[in-house]
Amino acid sequence: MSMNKYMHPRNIYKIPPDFSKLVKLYNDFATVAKTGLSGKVSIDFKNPNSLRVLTKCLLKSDFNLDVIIPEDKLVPTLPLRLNYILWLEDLLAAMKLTIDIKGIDIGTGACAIYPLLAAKKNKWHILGTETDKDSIKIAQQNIDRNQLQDCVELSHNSTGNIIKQLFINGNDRKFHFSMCNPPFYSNLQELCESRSPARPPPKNGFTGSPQELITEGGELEFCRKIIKESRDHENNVIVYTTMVGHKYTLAELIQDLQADGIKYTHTEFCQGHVTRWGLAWTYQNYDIYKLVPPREKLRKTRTPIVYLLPELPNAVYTVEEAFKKLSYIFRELNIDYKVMEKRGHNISVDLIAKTNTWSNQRRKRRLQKRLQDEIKKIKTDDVCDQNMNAKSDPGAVLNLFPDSIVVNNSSHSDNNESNNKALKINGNEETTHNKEIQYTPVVHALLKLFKKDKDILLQMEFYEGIAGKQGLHQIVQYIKNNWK
Ligand SMILES: C[S@@+](CC[C@H](N)C(=O)[O-])C[C@H]1O[C@@H](n2cnc3c(N)ncnc32)[C@H](O)[C@@H]1O
Repeated sequence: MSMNKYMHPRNIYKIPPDFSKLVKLYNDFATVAKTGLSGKVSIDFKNPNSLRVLTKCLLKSDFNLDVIIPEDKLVPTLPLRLNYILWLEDLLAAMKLTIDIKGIDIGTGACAIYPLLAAKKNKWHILGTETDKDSIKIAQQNIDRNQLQDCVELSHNSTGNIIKQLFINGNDRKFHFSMCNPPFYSNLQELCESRSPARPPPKNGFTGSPQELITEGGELEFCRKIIKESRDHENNVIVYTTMVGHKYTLAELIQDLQADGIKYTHTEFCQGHVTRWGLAWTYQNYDIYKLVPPREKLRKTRTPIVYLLPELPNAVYTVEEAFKKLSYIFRELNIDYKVMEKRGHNISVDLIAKTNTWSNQRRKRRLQKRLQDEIKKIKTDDVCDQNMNAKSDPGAVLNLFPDSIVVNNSSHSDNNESNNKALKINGNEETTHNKEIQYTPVVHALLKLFKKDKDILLQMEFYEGIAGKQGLHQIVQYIKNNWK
């Protein structure tokens, strides 16, 4: 489902760019664009070159920025970058910081996208830091060719720190904000497996080099390091911010800030089919949570369900054994799970249920038996071809017995409300994108398993999904019923 309707209200890309106009304006764009029979102009979003050309042309047409984006580097998606800048505008305005704004962009990249946009759009002064020498060279060229040297300064970071180096040797520079789009992944394997199999394949082609996207410990440790270093520089930056790519990271960082009593707020950056999150914190006297509150949607979902797992017969009472049992249950329920973090006896797991496989189990077993009996009967009666086809085609069996379920490795179906809703939601919005039906999560949640004194606790936090928090309660109930 496209998230464009949730984009920042001032984001110009809420209205999709006019590709036919770009074709007329830019030869480069014309070479990557295709015109369909209806006259609609489109590009192949899976092709990195098309994405690069699109970004360059939009930067030119919408911001009068002339930018080099090297082939081996990340192509910044403009709606997302703009969402971040607009949220910063909101934060600064709410804090009544409007004049001569100075900011830091941590990891500015070859394109120097944030400094360019911030300088051109708002005349902010930005210090961009970068560890990659090639990127910083090109970033400087981008600043120069747009005559933004007065607004943007670049600093090569060859230390193991993230911001500390900016304030050494008595350097007491002051900034209104810092921002960061951190490298997301902790290693190449994680990068390759970054998308849960439960999610649709990415709509856009993949761009970026491992240096840009990988950092030890992934984005969580990178952001934790920014927070840690920010403590030593409470007064150098009024509001620290970062973007994060995983909701799990946001939840963890919020817990860290809460534990340390640091004031914070957060937001969602919605665009296309991708959601990212923004986190801001301050040591100054601003109640930023009240000034720019988090999005309602996210706040509503934060109270977790907690269940004390009883001891299992014939198993030692450990977090590891409990997780083994839970994994078994999730496989049984066809729920996709991915371990996000393992620390000592704490395990955090991302869960995605694509279909409701846990409701009305007894009814399902009855129906399955009926279905098997019917199939047996069809076999013995040796009836017409149509029913024979039905045997080999689960879809056809479903049509014959609409109230029944077909159990095989990949397909579960029942007539519960959630699944009907999934079909309706997608059917209403994008009837031509039927493929998305199978991907709409019924429940997406974060599971935490940890030891408290002698007990093992299961904590489930609802993220999203058409079954709502009720769906998560049902999963917990299923776990309770099957914890034996
Ligand atoms: C995901 S890219 C973001 C690039 C750009 N800001 C954007 O949004 O398109 C992360 C960048 O951070 C840089 N980086 C990684 N560690 C860094 C550090 N400690 N200090 C400064 N930059 C760093 C990487 O080289 C990379 O260019």
